[in-house]
Amino acid sequence: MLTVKSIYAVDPTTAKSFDTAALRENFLVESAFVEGEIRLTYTHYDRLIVGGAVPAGTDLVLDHVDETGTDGFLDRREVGILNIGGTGTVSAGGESWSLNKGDMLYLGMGMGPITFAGEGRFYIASAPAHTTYPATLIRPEDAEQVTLGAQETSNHRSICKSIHPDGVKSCQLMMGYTQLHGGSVWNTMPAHLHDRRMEAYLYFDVAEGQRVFHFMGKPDETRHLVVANEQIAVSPPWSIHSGAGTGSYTFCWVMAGDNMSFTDMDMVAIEDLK
Ligand SMILES: O=C(O)C(=O)C[C@H](O)C(=O)CO
Ligand SMILES: [Zn+2]
Repeated sequence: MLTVKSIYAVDPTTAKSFDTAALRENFLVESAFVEGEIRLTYTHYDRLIVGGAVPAGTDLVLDHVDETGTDGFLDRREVGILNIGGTGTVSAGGESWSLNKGDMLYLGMGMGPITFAGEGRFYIASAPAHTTYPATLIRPEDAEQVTLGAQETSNHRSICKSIHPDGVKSCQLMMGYTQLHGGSVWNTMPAHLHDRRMEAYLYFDVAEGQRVFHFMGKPDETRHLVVANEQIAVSPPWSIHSGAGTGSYTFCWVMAGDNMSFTDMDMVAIEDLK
């Protein structure tokens, strides 16, 4: 079963007036990982599509999606797939890859239908593409690691970059994940913006009963979303994106937009946040 929901771009002035329900409706994907289903959200921010595929022992095929206006999903798109569950298989273009938890797969434009199988919980992030880059499986040890923050400021974390210009190449997708070190709760603090690229954060490995407070909004007009395990916060280009967990968690970040420079960020000083 395939379901696709659309969310439209919201400007910062409108977002300022949103109550909790409207913030969640517009910026949080609450239910993407459901057994036996593919659930996608078509965001009108850089036309990034995010979602989940949970085959739970059956085969799930991602092919035609009305919202893209193409015969096949990958006709004019590329996709990054991160497995956040048990071992599963992804097949496309006559090839198959076995993905353990933490493995990521890049599939380029024109690969045809994608089949998900096994015990995986597959996070899907897709952006429009103009050419084909090779399909590549990226194990965590292949990704570029950057360690940031410190224990004293509760933001000690390792950023694992998987799909990016110096690693596995893509047309516009940049994707990886960030792991907090023991006792640290803050991601992306100090916060930043990049009006040139939108971003989405999938929070996972959040224990039952725990939550991540995800901060969004313009730096002087912040709001928060209370995020549970396997929910996706969609960050408009004008918004900060940063979170603090009540327990440990990991998150997968994905960006699309005008440039592919990870370090192109406008940093926001903590004392300027409101
Ligand atoms: O913890 C962090 O800092 C991040 O993971 C930052 C994200 O990768 C990001 O927002 C990149 O623009
Ligand atoms: Zn960012």
